[in-house]
Amino acid sequence: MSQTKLSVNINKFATLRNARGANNPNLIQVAQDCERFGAQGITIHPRPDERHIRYEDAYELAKIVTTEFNIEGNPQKGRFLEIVKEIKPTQVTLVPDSDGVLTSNAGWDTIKHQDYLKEIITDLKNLGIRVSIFIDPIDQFIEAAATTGADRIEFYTESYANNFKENPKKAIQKYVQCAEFAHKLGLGINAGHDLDLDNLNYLAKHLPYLQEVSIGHALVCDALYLGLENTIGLYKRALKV
Ligand SMILES: CC(=O)[C@@H](O)[C@H](O)COP(=O)(O)O
Ligand SMILES: NCC(=O)COP(=O)(O)O
Repeated sequence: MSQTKLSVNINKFATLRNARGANNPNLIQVAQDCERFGAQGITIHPRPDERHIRYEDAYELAKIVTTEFNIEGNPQKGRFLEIVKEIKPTQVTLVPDSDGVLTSNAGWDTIKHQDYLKEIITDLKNLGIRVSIFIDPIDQFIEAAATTGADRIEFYTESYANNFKENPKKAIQKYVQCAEFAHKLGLGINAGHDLDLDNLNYLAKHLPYLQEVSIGHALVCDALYLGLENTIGLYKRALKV
């Protein structure tokens, strides 16, 4: 199987930019440099409060991203659905974030929201957009994800990351079982949230059919010490299995 792709989530560069109200770091330059340094995709997660990525950023980035452009967010909130339908990025990742959350903290209940997801996913796929849905490793939600028409699922990997140090094999077990099940149902597999240089190589080695990881917070923190080019190289190396 081909190597898992690295999509760099640049939210936290926007956090730093917004802290002073000007345009440093310049998000366009950051995205272009991430791609030049080896990123195989750029991910953004515009939230309704625009705490980091602003809706305008999405339009400007769409003009320059040459790898894969992945826009994550809750289709029920803010201008998310409007902008992704206009931009038509490579991929949209649907995330069921509630207002005011510190960060994404749950996957979809694809049974409860089955009809809604089917409708949204059909519309987005009709626009030529690949659709992924953020999900926990729970069998019945994986099964229902397949009937929504989603192209891929994105495993919410906070639980893996939290349990990795204590017992890697146990931390990944449910994800492996769900990945096998999802593959049998014809779903592609992405993963993201709290992945870092400690836990990424083990995930890449043991999670079957993993096509893409989107990584932001830890990567940006590492880049503050190690430099962005070096850090992207280290994350790409961790994905070589
Ligand atoms: C869905 C997901 O895990 C990422 O989009 C993550 O939520 C990043 O969002 P923040 O950068 O706002 O934490
Ligand atoms: N989908 C996960 C993502 O884009 C980045 O999550 P994190 O690495 O910032 O936790």
